[in-house]
Amino acid sequence: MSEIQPSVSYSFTVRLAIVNKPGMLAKVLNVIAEHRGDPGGVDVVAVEGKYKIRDITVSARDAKHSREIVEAVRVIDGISVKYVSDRVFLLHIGGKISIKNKVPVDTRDTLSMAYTPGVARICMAIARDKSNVQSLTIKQNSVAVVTDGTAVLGLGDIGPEAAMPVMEGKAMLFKEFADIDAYPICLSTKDTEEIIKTVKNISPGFGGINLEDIGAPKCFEIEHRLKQELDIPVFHDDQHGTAVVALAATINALKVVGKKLEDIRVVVVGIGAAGSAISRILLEAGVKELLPVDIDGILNRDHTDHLDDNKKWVAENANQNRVKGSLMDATKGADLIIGVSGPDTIPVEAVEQMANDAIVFAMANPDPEIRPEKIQGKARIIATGRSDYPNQINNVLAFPGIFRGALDAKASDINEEMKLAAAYAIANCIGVDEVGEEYIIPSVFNKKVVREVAKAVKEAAYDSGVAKRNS
Ligand SMILES: NC(=O)c1ccc[n+]([C@@H]2O[C@H](COP(=O)([O-])OP(=O)(O)OC[C@H]3O[C@@H](n4cnc5c(N)ncnc54)[C@H](O)[C@@H]3O)[C@@H](O)[C@H]2O)c1
Ligand SMILES: O=C(O)C[C@H](O)C(=O)O
Ligand SMILES: [Mg+2]
Repeated sequence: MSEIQPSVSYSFTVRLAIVNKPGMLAKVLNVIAEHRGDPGGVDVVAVEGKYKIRDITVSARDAKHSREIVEAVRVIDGISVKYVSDRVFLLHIGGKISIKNKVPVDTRDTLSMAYTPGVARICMAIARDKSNVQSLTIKQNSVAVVTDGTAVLGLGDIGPEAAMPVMEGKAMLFKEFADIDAYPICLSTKDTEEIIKTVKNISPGFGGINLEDIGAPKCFEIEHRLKQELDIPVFHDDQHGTAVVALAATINALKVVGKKLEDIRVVVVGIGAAGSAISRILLEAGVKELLPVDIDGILNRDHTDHLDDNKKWVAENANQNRVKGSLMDATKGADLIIGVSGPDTIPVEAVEQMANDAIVFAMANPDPEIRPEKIQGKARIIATGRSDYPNQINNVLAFPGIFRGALDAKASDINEEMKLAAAYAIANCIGVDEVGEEYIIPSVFNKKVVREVAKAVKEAAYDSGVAKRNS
């Protein structure tokens, strides 16, 4: 079994004072290699007497592995470790985003126009006709990224403060990929009614609401109510962004293995926010045989008393043959397993008993249901939610383009038609002659993705009647 590879998400820069004689750097690099670290940049920072001061950047597997590598370097004769900096922490110091002015405020004239007294005329124009807020403020290009910190990635209920780095990250991605001004909004309440009320109260300044990492089942009620009660698009990313990208990846993976949506058996592991939306969209797209598996085994329509409404819907609409049992029972002969549960929930044996040309999407973040290294050669196509393995199935491929399209169409909703259009647009960013085992999903950096998704979503918004027509 191949070992887990070092990742840049556990990279550090170690500053070393190295005695200035031949062969010393090679010695350090050898020790790093012996300890399975992955060295990146090597820079000379200064020469101090008989020492060369060097910065060496190394990727490790995890925090413990980082410490092992540093300790192994520390004991080399002629070397002292000056300090070690964690590159991921360095990148986060002071946060990742900021607000930038569009107009310079450097003269009295601009001050009088952009602010008081000129601004008063703009306020009154909006007071007379509220719809002017669209064209005269940032609202038309703004999205609130709202969480209560209860289901942050696969880390669970870590609170609103600890959720900030993820929400800032989402805001950063909105800006980078779709030029949308998004704001991280972390609420210090877990109460459904309070969350709904707060989002409604802040909604005048936003063109859309992206709900993020709010725990199931309350995320369903919150989204449902806000969709009904607001006239701007409300979108729970962990449900629908994930579902859209999972469908796109499924479409292309099936092209590689030569199977059809209608003929495959899919097992979805983890029927929470992401898993239930993935199940819905796959059924809508034509999958016939889908076995939903949660913590207590396969969901079944004969036994739904203990389930929340959402799991109940999945139990009643998937699993046509009323299969009962465990994850191991479900995965026997399966063509595709999609994991959206948590770390290490899928054993290797489950993959070993799948059908030929098995496909596994282990999408839990940051640690997948099964490490790709463990199933190399056992599954034909493997994908995760992470950016440090091939085939990253992450909702970042969906939400920027979906909101770009919805905002451009001045849509009042993001509906099923728009989501399906987004999924096919993502899949079609890769030509049929280009798809392959390690290329079922376009790169986040493929500029075509946001453009094509936004275009498809905008058209679907017009076709389905939720866009505001200009004429
Ligand atoms: N790659 C992506 O784009 C993406 C997007 C959304 C969520 N995710 C990941 O998916 C995971 C779930 O997210 P969510 O928002 O749906 O969370 P959630 O809490 O709503 O759902 C998780 C579900 O998994 C179930 N579960 C837990 N352990 C299980 C096990 N051993 N076997 C079967 N089911 C089990 C839980 O009972 C729950 O129903 C997280 O790790 C998250 O990071 C990834
Ligand atoms: O944040 C991500 O990378 C994807 C997703 O929204 C998650 O919660 O895991
Ligand atoms: Mg999320």
